Amino acid sequence: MKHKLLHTPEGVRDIYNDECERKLNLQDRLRKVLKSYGCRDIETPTFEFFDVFSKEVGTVSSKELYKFFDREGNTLVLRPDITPSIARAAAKYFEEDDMPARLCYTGNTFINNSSYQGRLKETTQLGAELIGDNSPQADGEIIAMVIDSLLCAGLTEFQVSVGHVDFYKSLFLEAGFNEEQEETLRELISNKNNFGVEEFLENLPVSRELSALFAKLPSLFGSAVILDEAEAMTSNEGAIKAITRLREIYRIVSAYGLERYISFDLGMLNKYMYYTGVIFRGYTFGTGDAVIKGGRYDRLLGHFGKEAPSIGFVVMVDQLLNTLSRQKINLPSEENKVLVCCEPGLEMDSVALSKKLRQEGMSVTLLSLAEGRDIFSFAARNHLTRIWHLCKDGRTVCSRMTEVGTWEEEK
Ligand SMILES: N[C@@H](Cc1c[nH]c[nH+]1)C(=O)O
Repeated sequence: MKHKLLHTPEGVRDIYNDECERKLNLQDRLRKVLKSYGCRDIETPTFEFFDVFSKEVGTVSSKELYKFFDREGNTLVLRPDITPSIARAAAKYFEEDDMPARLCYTGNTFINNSSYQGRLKETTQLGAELIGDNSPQADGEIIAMVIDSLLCAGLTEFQVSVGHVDFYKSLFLEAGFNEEQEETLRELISNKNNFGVEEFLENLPVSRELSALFAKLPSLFGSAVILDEAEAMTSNEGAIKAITRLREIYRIVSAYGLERYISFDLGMLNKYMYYTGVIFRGYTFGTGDAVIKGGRYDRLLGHFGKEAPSIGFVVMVDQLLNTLSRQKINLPSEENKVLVCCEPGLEMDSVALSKKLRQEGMSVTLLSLAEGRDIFSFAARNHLTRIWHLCKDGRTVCSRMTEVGTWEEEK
């Protein structure tokens, strides 16, 4: 029984010591990037009324939500996605004059996914939303924020893949597919299954031009050249408009000097139905999953009573942290962590010394020396790089960890 008490349910986990510090350190850095773009902090509740995440909102499907009831019988939901909460809050609190509003947040999301892949059900997202701006400049700014975030996390090799929901939506509309056909085709395109797409279209009354484009869709990804390629294959107005927008975004990201980090993927789809324009994901090696997800959602706030075109993204913090470990990228900690230890009887002196060192900005761990305690290995395990040892004979011995992990006495 006791043993059972020590376990956590499947899909959630404890994070502690080094890993937890690395996570918080990463979050601090990322938040600084978002603040450097003028974002203001916002926190929304961990659970909300069911309606905030209902089917019409177009987020995670209802069967994947954690639902429960309050005393009054209202159905509540643990947030699976923070964007609808931000949209609700922005619709409630922000006046026209406050727009555009740039908001940033960190919080955990909860998705009751099937456990077979060992995926986490609780994950941390750190994100930004630019509310009330429908310009391509806003799209470009958000993508620049994404790239700066990944650079600041220490990644050097990554790609932000950019698509546009109106590209495929316009083509679907032209083809006149029903919901089921659309779903099948979405699946095939998502899986980049060219043959599947061709086979699926064979028996449908779709024009030759359109069929050719659908068949090409799973492979329409790469540099900006694929935008020209796609444009040459269609006369669909909506699709061409989407391409024009992507070109504008490319120009703006170029003005930030960051265009080498983006590529285009016209076959990119997203399960979240609230997206209305550009969508993107950030990928790096070490994981097949995206470390960044985002896009434009011009009608989501309307659902909460205020029309305000918006765009945003989240960093999947746990995912990114994993990738950084695999790529052996270590972010330097800004903390200056030291150990003050004293022999019995010198507790008051050690308190005075710790206080002084803390005032100098150090993070001080205070330790009373017990018999047989190896202070050097204690310090090393806790990443404490200097030691002040108050000895009974009145001396204070200071030691510093060398670059190779040995200790040398300081004079
Ligand atoms: N909330 C989205 C990401 C996003 C933020 N803003 C816009 N999109 C997600 O969880 O995938």
